[in-house]
Amino acid sequence: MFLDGFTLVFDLDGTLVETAPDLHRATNQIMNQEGLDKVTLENVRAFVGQGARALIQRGAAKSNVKFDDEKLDKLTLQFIDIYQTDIAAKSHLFEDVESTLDMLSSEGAKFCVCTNKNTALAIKLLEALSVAHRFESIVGADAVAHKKPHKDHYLHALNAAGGALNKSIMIGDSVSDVGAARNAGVPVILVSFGYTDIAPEELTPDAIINHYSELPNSLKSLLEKGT
Ligand SMILES: O=C(O)COP(=O)(O)O
Ligand SMILES: [Mg+2]
Repeated sequence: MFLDGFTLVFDLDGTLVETAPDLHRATNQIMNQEGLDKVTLENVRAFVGQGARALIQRGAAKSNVKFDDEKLDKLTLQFIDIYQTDIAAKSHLFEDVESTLDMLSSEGAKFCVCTNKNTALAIKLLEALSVAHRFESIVGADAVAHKKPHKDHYLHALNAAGGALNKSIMIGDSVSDVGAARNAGVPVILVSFGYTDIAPEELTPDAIINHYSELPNSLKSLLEKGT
């Protein structure tokens, strides 16, 4: 069991779940309400990863609008309300996530989720996709004082899962995930199919996977290298 005692800390949006279509719909409902230009699905894929507040502000920036804090607070609450009512209309796990988790779990790994999404939304989404029970902890940005890329967010999710820092690895898709892993001093694997405005190679992770079927071997090589 090559992953005995290991905890794999997963990012959520763009890493485990393709959430962009539902986030896109909710974002454009807000843009429409505010009389701003619609954002494209590709825009959303570049804007996700720093939470709903950042998504809205980045969407508005496309129309050269910058909301003040109070307005942004209000719009974020509205966004969450819109998004959560139909959270998994189009969202789905990336191909082979479940079979890969089965395989890794048979090698001794435990899993948790460290996401810049709101915790309640993250749980609701994973429940809708029938996989919430697979994760020892699901920790969103609202549950910590400092979200990813701060190490506290990573450590909080890991501790809540009963994991050990020197036996943990981050798996994510964006600059926030690489930052959290580097700040916590742990290795990081990026998926090539996630949400980021910076190419995964430029983020210099320890490894990149193009499909979940590559994850077991990627982890094996990482551990053999002793990264
Ligand atoms: O930006 C978000 O809402 C969350 O993104 P994450 O799951 O990739 O951290
Ligand atoms: Mg992500």
